[in-house]
Parts: sequence; C-alpha cells; structure tokens
Amino acid sequence: MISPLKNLLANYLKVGTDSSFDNDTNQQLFVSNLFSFIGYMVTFVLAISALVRNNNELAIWLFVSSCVFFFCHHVHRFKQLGDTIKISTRIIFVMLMSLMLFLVYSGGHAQTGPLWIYIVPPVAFFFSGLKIGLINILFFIVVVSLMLFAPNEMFVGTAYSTEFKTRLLYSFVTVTLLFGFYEYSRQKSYEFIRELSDKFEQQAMHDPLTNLPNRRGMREFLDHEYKRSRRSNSPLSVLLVDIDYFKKINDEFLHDGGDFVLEDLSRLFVSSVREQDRVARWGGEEFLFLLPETNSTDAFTLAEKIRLAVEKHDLEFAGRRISVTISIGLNEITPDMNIDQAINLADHYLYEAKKAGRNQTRPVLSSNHADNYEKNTLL
Ligand SMILES: Nc1nc2c(ncn2[C@@H]2O[C@H](COP(=O)(O)OP(=O)(O)OP(=O)(O)O)[C@@H](O)[C@H]2O)c(=O)[nH]1
Repeated sequence: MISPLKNLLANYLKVGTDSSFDNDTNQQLFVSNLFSFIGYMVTFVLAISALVRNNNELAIWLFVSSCVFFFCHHVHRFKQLGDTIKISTRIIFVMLMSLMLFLVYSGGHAQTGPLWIYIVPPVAFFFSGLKIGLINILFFIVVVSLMLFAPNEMFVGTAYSTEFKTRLLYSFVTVTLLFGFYEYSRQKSYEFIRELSDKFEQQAMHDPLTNLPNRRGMREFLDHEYKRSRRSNSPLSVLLVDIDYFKKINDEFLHDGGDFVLEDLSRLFVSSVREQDRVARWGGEEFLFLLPETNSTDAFTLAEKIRLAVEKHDLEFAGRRISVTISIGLNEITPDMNIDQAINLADHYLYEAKKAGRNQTRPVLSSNHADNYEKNTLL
C-alpha cells in the first residue's frame, strides 16, 4: 500500500522532468515541485481553517497563495514558456515573501502569523544561493523591522508587544545566520565533490602516462565527429599507428625507456596534426588519430609525414640513442561503415604494413592513386 502511494507521489513531484535533461536540471525541477506541493497543501489547509474561523481576509490570502503554488507546480508542463524552473522558483519566492509580510501585518490567527517567517531563510538560500539569498533576507528583515517598529503601529494591523517584536527579529537573524552557515558549508562540499568528480572523469578519459585521451575518452570524439561528417557530408579518416618492435625497446631500455618513448612520441604526434585532429592512446604502443575534413589521400600524406618524422626523430634515453619506427594503417570512414568497422579496417591495414616489413603506411594512396583495395570484401 505504501509503495504505490510513494510511487504516485514521486511521479507527481517529477512533473516537467525529462530523461534527456541533465541530473542537475531534473533535481531542480523536483525540488521546485516539492516546495510548491508543500506550499499549496499547507496554505490550502490553513485557508480552510481561516474560513471556518471567519477570518475571510486571511483565508483569501492563503487561498490565492495556494493557487499560485499550484500553478508553480504545473507550469513545468508548458515547456513553450521557456525556463519554467526560473519562472516557478521566482513566483514561489515572491508569493512566499508577500504572504509572510501579510502575516506580520495582520498577525494571522491569534497573532501567531509572524511565526511562519522562519520559512524564509531556508527557501531563500535554496532558491537563490548564499549571496542573493542573503540579500533577499536582509531586504525582508529591513521591511519587517520598519513594519514592526514604525511609530503608532502605522504599518501593522495589530499591536505586538515590544518583547515579542525584538525577540522575533533576534531569533529570525539567528536562524538566518545558522542557515547561511549551513548553506555556505553545503556549497563548499558541493564544489569539492564537483571538482573531485571532474578530476575522476578526466582521469577515466585520459591515459596517465601520455595524458592523451584513452579509448573511452576517444569514443566521445569518434561519435561526435562521425555524426558531424555524416551530417555535413565531409570526409573523415582514421590512422592506427603502432610502434615497431616496441618489445625490443622495453627489453633493451627497460620499462622506463619504453615509457619515455611513448611520452616523447605522443608529444611529436600531437604537434604533427591540426588542432581539430585528435590523437588517442588506443592500446599499449598503439595510437589512434582521428582526422576530420580529411580524405584518404590527404590522410596518407599526413601519415607519411608522421612516419618520416618519427624515423628521423632524435630520441635519447640514459645517454643512449633509441631508434624508433612506426607502422600505420589508414582508412577513410565512408557512410556505409560504422566507426568500429572503420577502425577494424585500419587495423587490418596496419597488420599489412607490419607484414610488409614495418616502417610503412598501408594502403598506399596518393593523389593519382587512390585505391580502396579489399575494402568492400572486408566490410
Ligand atoms: N614501457 C611500456 N611498455 C608497454 C606499455 N604498454 C604496452 N607495453 C609493451 O609493449 C610491447 C608490445 O609488444 P608487441 O605487441 O609484441 O609488439 P612489438 O614488439 O611492438 O612488435 P610489432 O608491433 O609487431 O612491431 C609489450 O612488451 C608490452 O608489454 C607501456 O605503457 N609502457
């Protein structure tokens, strides 16, 4: 019995949320709905109670507030209105402040109305954050003080004792400071967790040795560029680059020497391509280049430039020169293949380059010799 009711309430509070929105937006929608839901329920009950006691003025205020809070809950259904979170939170806050000022003015039921003003600090901080929330609360304190202490009860419809008025303000300021401190700590913890999560996200997407995107990090670029190239009908190529006989380098110069080569070549690779191109560490000693707006002929020219640059590159580790060469498989991604097929094809060409003796690019393509051999049979 409890569970269906809980689900019903949870769904009701999710009005306006959408799986396509990010978590923060859905959370804000949920909390704004929760505030307006509690707001219209409480004010509706109090409106009935005021009506029963023949306090018609208070009943009207509470009933209007209830309707406004109800509107704020359902405004999210009308997405055409734009930023409904901003609309609802602002209306909720203005309505709440007005209702509180009316309660201070009228005294509510048996002069207990001002006791509700303690709702203002948490709501103000929650909706507007620490700085703006504090400014709003200070404004509220100034208005309430003027109302309470104006000569001859000019701005209130009831007579409060001086003790009540001063204690009300003291306690309100104390509650504001406590909530302000709580909000400050909450914000700091939130920022800390956010930074930590960004750091972990960055680490999960990058290879710690070379600082290049890893497979996971590259996946996002691949998907993005693949979709873009299909939309704009522009060429997109990949190069799969593998260091030749890397095991021998590791054996001869130990793991540190191998790592040094990986780091050094990563820098060379990144400096050899345009800004829009991406280089990722695809595996142990394997790198994937993603080249937007590049057809296979241009990709071949670039691959050869990089291959020759590596061949000529002066690498020195522990006072000894390390000779390095690379083999490259290249492939232009055409609309008839998906990303995985395209990379598999580049891998196949890389294997061919290795088989043909290493330190070369496959397939051999140039402006007057653009052959796509074997491609169709491999897909
Ligand atoms: N130093 C170092 N070595 C790595 C790293 N990742 C993979 N390796 C090594 O790279 C070597 C790759 O060896 P193989 O797959 O046999 O390839 P290869 O020796 O380059 O031979 P070919 O690719 O056929 O030219 C293995 O010894 C791995 O241990 C790394 O991060 N650092």
